[in-house]
Amino acid sequence: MSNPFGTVPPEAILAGDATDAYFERTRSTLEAAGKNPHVVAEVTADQFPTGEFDVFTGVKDVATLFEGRSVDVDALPDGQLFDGGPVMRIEGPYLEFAELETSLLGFLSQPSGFATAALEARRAAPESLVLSFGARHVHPSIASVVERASLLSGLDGFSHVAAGEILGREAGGTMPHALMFCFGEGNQDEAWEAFDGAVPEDVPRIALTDTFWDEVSESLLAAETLGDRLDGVRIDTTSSRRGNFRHIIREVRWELDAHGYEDVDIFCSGGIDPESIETLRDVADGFGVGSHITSAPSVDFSLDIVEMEGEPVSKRGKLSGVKEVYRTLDGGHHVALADRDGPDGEALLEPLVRDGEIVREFDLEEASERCLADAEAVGFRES
Ligand SMILES: O=P(O)(O)OC[C@H]1C[C@H](OP(=O)(O)OP(=O)(O)O)[C@H](O)[C@@H]1O
Ligand SMILES: [Zn+2]
Repeated sequence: MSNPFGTVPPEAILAGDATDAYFERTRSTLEAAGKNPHVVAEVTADQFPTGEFDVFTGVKDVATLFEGRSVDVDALPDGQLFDGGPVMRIEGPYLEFAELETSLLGFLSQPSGFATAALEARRAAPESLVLSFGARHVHPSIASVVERASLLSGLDGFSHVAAGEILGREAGGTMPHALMFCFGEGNQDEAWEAFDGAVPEDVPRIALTDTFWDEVSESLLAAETLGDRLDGVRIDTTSSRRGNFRHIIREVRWELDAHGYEDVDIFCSGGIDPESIETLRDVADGFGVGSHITSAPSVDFSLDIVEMEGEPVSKRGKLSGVKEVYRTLDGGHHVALADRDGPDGEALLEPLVRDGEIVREFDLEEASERCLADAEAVGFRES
């Protein structure tokens, strides 16, 4: 069976079949009427700046989608922050891309949501180790999309193995409670020793120390068991037992230090979000973030025709005419008609596709540097 999980295959996406039915009906109607106007269409989330920036990503997949289509596409660079106005502009005969609208918006909306949430976690503790641990919360076919968005926004790593093969990065992580159960209560030390003896030398020895007993007792037992082979402990206290989580972490830190284990790091996971990272970043060394990233809302992009055969048009509530967006010198985001003088600042839309040929290189490291630098420039989520 070639498609056992019933996911939409890449060839259907590229063929324009991964589309809403009304776009097929639109094609039939326009072809029957002999219409195929030359248009300019823009992808926007908000018409005007809202004061809240999001991260733009997914543009590499959109470039692939448009390859071979007789259109020109301009877009923000991968990882650019934006707040209002177009993030992408498509020009050409409408029927060259009508059915692609559904997929192009999907390629942008969900990953941009993931990346924005990951940047919130990153900026909550710029000096801490922050890993993406949420692959289990999404359909397996898009796990690499979550992990790529997390790397783009500066996270230090991720847990999903197959995503790592796609991204060319080693997946990381610690150990699950299932491992502790397999050795059973009272045998936590055996579990940690077996892990230490079985996994490759380059895997950090981070013992999960919240399964059967108090976090302090298990953390001290792990330190006594593995000694200087122990790199850290992971504390994932169930929310019903969490109480003052910061106090628990401080208590573990205190007792590890008091017993001479100052080098044992403390990692926190389980419901970790930017707010909890801010309260823990001075007492914990790293975080595993899952559902904060994977449950992020998709950025609500829409595609609108803004010029028809050279004449500005718009749907009520949208803005007519071809626009440009700028990063202003004071870190603002400015939207203006493209044929008027813009503000002092940098015009952000850059060539992506020219007559069906991709004219942009994609480098995740470079995109991540851009994302973090722009987050600084605009004061991302600084209240
Ligand atoms: O989505 P979040 O709430 O941020 O959690 C993400 C972490 C926490 C969770 O621990 P468990 O659910 O205890 O799973 P396991 O025992 O397999 O570590 C699992 O390790 C995930 O990677
Ligand atoms: Zn668990």
